[in-house]
Amino acid sequence: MAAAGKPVQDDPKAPCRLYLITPPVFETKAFSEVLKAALGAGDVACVQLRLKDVTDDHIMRTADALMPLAQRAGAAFILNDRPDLAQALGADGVHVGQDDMPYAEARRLVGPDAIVGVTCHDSRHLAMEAGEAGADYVAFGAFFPTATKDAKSRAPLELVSWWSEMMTVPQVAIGGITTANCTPLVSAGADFLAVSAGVWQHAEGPAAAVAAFNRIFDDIARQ
Ligand SMILES: Cc1ncc(COP(=O)(O)OP(=O)(O)O)c(N)n1
Ligand SMILES: Cc1nc(C(=O)O)sc1CCOP(=O)(O)O
Ligand SMILES: [Mg+2]
Repeated sequence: MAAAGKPVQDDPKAPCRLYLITPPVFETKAFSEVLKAALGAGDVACVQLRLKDVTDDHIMRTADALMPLAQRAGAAFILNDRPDLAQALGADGVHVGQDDMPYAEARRLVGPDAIVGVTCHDSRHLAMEAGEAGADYVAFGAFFPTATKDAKSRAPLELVSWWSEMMTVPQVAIGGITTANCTPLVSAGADFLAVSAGVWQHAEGPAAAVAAFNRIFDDIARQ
């Protein structure tokens, strides 16, 4: 996904890329250093700020701190849930779930140039609907058990290979993804892996995780 632009993953041979999701709770100053180190360790396509049950002011202040770090590293800065705040911040895009708002409403709020991604759980139908409406990517999950979210669905690996063969809209795989379990998703054609705990809680630290994900992507792209 290009920073400040649309996803550029329409080359079917393009390697999979990493999409970072911020931890559920963090202290901004300390996390800024962790994020900087992670972004310096290898390619990252996107950073999604995902904060729940906090004030708009907290989201705005946190985004002000993190967005320049992401963008300086060439990663698109995506805000979760809130197209209105994404627009106000000048973020590169927004991610909306099925219970947040319809794609068309999110698009209306952020304008034609921003990235809009849509959660599609394990549903081909939701994904085709989002893709036809103009979503820049569709997200499938959860592929593995996760403690980060009470995920509503479990998505099968075949969904990734089917979407990759049939559709051109980029797909993001999410949910419990780690360096240890990601290889089948990458081989099946996922365009992006969205990862939270698998990076921030990696045994060797977030920078090592980013480097390891990128080694896996490169190895599979070379096959
Ligand atoms: C890349 C990506 N995929 C899926 C989600 C989940 O969105 P949603 O279903 O709205 O759930 P919350 O994340 O808002 O709890 C996501 N955030 N990002
Ligand atoms: C935010 C989110 N959405 C999911 C979905 O299935 O739609 S799973 C998930 C959690 C992602 O964090 P982790 O990498 O720690 O599992
Ligand atoms: Mg949401």
